[in-house]
Parts: sequence; C-alpha cells; structure tokens
Amino acid sequence: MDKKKQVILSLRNISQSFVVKDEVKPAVENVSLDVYDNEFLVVLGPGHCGKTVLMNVIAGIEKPIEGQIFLKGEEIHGNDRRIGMVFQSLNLMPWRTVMGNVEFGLELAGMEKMKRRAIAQKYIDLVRLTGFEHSYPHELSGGMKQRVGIARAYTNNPEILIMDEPFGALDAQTRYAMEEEVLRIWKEEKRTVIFVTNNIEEAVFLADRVILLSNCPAKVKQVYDLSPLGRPRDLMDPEFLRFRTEISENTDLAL
Ligand SMILES: Nc1ncnc2c1ncn2[C@@H]1O[C@H](COP(=O)(O)OP(=O)(O)OP(=O)(O)O)[C@@H](O)[C@H]1O
Repeated sequence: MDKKKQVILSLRNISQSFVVKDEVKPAVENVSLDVYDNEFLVVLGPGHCGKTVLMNVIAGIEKPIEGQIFLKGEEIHGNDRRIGMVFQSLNLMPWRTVMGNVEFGLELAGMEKMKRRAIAQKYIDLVRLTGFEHSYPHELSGGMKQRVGIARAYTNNPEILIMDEPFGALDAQTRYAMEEEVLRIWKEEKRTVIFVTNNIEEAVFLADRVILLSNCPAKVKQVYDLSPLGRPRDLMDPEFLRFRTEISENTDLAL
C-alpha cells in the first residue's frame, strides 16, 4: 500500500461547544476526518469558524463534549507528545535566546545539555537560523520568530505537527517566503502537518488535501484532493486557479 495513504490520525464525530451567558454555543459540530501519514493537510475555514477550537481538541488542550480521536489506531485522551503545535502567537520566552527557546521542551523532559543542544542545533540549522542561536526574540523579525517556533516544535519530535495560522500576522512577502520554507522543511524532515488558514491561495499552494470548514459551528463542508497539481506549484497555473476559484465559490463568508 502507498505509505502516504496510511491513516495516522482519525477524528470521529467531534463536537465542541461553550456556555456563554447561559447559552450553549456550538463551535465544532460532528467533525470526522482521517489524516494520512506524512501528508500536508490544510484546514481552511472562514474567520471565527472554529478552526482553533478543533486544533485545540486534537492537541488535547480542550476536551471535546463528544467524539473520539485515534492516533495510529489507538484512542487518545488529552495531550499526547506525539502531537506538536506551532501557534500564530508563538509564545516565545523573551528572556531566553533562540537556543534557549528551541531546547526548552527537551530541557523540561530532563534531557542532558549536550544531547539536547545537538538536537536543537539540527533544527535551528534546518530552519536556517544558524548564527542566531544567541539572539533574543526581540532581535528577530516576524519571519525569523516563526522559524524559531517551527524549530522548537520539530525539536520535540512530534509525529504530527499542527500549525495554527502561523503566518497570519506576517506581511505578504514574508508570508510567501515562509510558505516556501515550510514546504522545504516538510520535504526534508517528513512529518504529518495539519496547517490551519483562512487564506484560500495559501491553502491551494500548500496542501495535499484541503478540508474546507463551514461557518461556525465548524462542519466539514468539502474535502479537496490537490495532488493533481503536483509540486512545486505555480500560482498562475490554470489548474491552480481553477482549484482556487472552485474552493472560493464554495467558502462561506466570514460573519
Ligand atoms: N473558551 C471559549 N469560550 C467561549 N467561546 C469560545 C471559546 N473558544 C472559542 N470560542 C468561540 O468559538 C468560535 C470559534 O473560535 P475559533 O477561535 O476556533 O475560530 P477560528 O476559526 O480559529 O478563527 P480565526 O480564523 O479568527 O482564528 C468563536 O465564536 C469563539 O468566540
């Protein structure tokens, strides 16, 4: 069987809701999906549709009111270290250097210094921050901070990496550059990536498959297989534009 098509993560009937001023407000409704090993999956949806809530549920930060999550066929409950996360607001520790931030997870896990430094250095090199090991977050540009966040996540050696709108706060040029970078890193250091965005072009540029979510509460509206596009992708290619238009016409407007 094609290795790419092995299911690594399954969501079954995931629902999440919150009580706001005595009213139950659903945020995610009955989401079921399979994620394949090593694929680049993009979860696309309008603003405030429930994307972050869904990612928090997968990462075990929130417990869903209904549904099950299976990792490699076994049900998981809550946080699992095989699932890592890169946030838009990176939560870098300003008092720690790039190295200090990247090695933090391994330090917490009690790994001795030489060993954890070697692993952290590998990922600092991978994200092309070699030479900035001793810099502090305030000395870095937005794109460089994202690189630190990516290196930190990889250093913890997750099998699945969730990236929740990592480039939402970047200017357009840096964003394009980081999209290329994230694909380069994914090709060099294969992991399953679940990348969240509300940007259709970004989704079509990056994804093996796009999961299109509806407006809040988030439901799976459609799944698009973009493998016919091949890689690298050209934003002006007629097939690229056809997918972009098709997804755009099917996307709910953010309320
Ligand atoms: N802890 C909470 N309590 C109450 N409501 C919440 C909570 N967390 C999320 N929500 C609500 O759930 C809905 C979905 O939020 P979520 O952050 O998942 O959206 P999103 O799709 O990630 O949006 P964006 O693209 O703007 O980041 C929103 O209406 C939000 O206000």
